[in-house]
Amino acid sequence: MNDKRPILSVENLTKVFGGVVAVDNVSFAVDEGEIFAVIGPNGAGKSTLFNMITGVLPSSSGNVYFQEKRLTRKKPYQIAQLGITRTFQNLEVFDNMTVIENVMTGAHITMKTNILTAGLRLPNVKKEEIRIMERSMEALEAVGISHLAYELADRLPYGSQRLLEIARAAISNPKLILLDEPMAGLNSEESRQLVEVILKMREQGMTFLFVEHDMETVMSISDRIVVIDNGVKIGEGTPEEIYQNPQVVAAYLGDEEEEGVEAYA
Ligand SMILES: Nc1ncnc2c1ncn2[C@@H]1O[C@H](COP(=O)(O)OP(=O)(O)OP(=O)(O)O)[C@@H](O)[C@H]1O
Repeated sequence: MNDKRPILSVENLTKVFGGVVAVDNVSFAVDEGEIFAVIGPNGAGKSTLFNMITGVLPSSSGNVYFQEKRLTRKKPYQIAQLGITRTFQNLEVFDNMTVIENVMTGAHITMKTNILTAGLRLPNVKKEEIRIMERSMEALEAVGISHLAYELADRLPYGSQRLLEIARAAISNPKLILLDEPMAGLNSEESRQLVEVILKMREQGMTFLFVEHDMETVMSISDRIVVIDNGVKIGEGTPEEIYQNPQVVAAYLGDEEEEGVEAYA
């Protein structure tokens, strides 16, 4: 039962901006195959934490380990090559490209060919392109939007563009996907579709770390949750444990009962 091992370990991670301690000595570990949520109010430090894990921001102190490799001071592309991809809070699709072309851009980190050989259009480049196109189509099938493959990306409804981002994140065969507020802006049908996709991908072995304000989703799909307030970790556990954690209840969940999930947003 307990043969899980951490795929990601965050150890005493700290980020100071001038006088502001945005992330203060935060530690937690995500097991392989988990759906792991990071929650907390606006300004709690969640995006800063994601940016340090993915190498977008250097940490002030502390370390991140991915499959026991230290990520500290690695560049974002090196971290991506190790098997971590992410989506962003705001949609980041290329409007003037088709859906499948968008997904194909996610494959570049694993491409065997380089720009020189690609420029010369050597035969193995063509083969590689075909392989990537096939994989992109499979990724679109996995998120349920392969029928939209040849549409321009900006013609897609918002929810489908989010699914496109997940397909693009998955195309490089990552071991861990970080999702920054994946449910933001989705209607209930789109949210349901996205939840199904995440659960299906997890069944196939993917690990997810996600930041989310939508507590209904967090509580229903997360294996474990970390709660951050003012840069400090104030709770960690299963959804049931989080509901029963007095510090977390005092900080947010008490309000939620009266005001609804908006208390988190
Ligand atoms: N580049 C920066 N320079 C200075 N301060 C920053 C910078 N980025 C973030 N901060 C500060 O760090 C703190 C944490 O911000 P962060 O964006 O990580 O919070 P968050 O939990 O992601 O919030 P939200 O839910 O609104 O996205 C805030 O006080 C913010 O103002």
